Amino acid sequence: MNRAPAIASQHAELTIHGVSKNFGAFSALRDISLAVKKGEFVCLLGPSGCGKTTLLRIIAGLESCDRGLIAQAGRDITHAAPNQRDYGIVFQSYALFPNLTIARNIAYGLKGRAQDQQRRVSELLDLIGLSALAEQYPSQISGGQQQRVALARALATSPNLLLLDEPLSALDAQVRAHLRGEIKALQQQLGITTIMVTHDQEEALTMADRIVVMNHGVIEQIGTPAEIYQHPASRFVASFVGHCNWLHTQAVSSQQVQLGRHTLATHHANALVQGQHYDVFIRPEDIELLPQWRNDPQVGLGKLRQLELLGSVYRLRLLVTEWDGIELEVIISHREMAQLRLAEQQLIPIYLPADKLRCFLPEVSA
Ligand SMILES: Nc1ncnc2c1ncn2[C@@H]1O[C@H](COP(=O)(O)OP(=O)(O)OP(=O)(O)O)[C@@H](O)[C@H]1O
Repeated sequence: MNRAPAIASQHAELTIHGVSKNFGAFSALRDISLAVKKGEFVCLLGPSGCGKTTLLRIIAGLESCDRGLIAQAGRDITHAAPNQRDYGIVFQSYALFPNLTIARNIAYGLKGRAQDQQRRVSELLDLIGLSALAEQYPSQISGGQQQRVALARALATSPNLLLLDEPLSALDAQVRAHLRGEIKALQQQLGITTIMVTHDQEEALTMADRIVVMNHGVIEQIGTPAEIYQHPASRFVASFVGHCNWLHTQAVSSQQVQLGRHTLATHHANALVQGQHYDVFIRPEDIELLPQWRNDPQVGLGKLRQLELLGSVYRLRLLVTEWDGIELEVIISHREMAQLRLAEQQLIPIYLPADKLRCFLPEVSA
């Protein structure tokens, strides 16, 4: 195999090219290719077992790949030992040494003069805002603080790559949300190339510059959070990232589908195949509730079945008999709620904007 062009062609901090991994007969990763730019924050997102941790471990040299190439800053590191690679790593469990103080934990990987080490540790303690806790032991500080210490330890040697393996998943929701912002701010401040594994779509959407959505050992889509959310490339991505409604339809023309008694215009990059079944997707916040009925093929009448306040927004469930008896989830703002004056069992006109209706072929069951 000619490896050189793959390395040279990317102006990337990290290049992954055609990586595959099997565990016995099980294929954990298949032909994974990805280029991560310098300073970029990339999230590997996917359900449990999709291979994201295996990929991170291969990047770290903690696992070998069966095929493919990994290069960092143009250097082929596919077969390099972990200590021959240039990265810091944070795991889900804080993995701090319980018998060492916070300062000693951070200093653990540092080499050189004691004075220089001390200076570096103070810098890092400052960076994570824990200078006052330098002489405490891990058991004396909170989970969120421990994870900040783990982060400082990973950054201690000033690596060019930061690997984060579900770093927030052991923390409770509030700490997690707070630390999310802190890690992102720190990453931007340092400009360090970062790859984070997560199964939490909200985490990926809020933190990543780009998200790599994985499923069954393959990459389903690579894109910015907005691209992934607004233009999912597959049915899996649409379902995994964010909430959605699925309408089971059949194409009646290159642009239109039949849903119950209605013919709906849809958005689709390629022409639909007449007679083919399509699953049409729409986000709950893209469905519009109208103050009054309008004669439009995109408008149906829904009966309000459930109304919930989710805090900043309301979630409604509406049954639309004329659209094949589908139950739709709709999200509206407080302002819309005040304008609509809704009551349970009320009939409400629902508008489905054509440009928000995206068509996917139904999943073929194995
Ligand atoms: N050392 C191993 N031996 C055998 N199978 C493995 C090994 N490591 C991982 N696997 C399998 O490979 C698949 C991918 O595992 P991996 O840990 O990468 O998934 P993941 O997406 O990170 O999921 P999770 O979030 O649950 O860790 C899983 O089915 C797992 O059981």
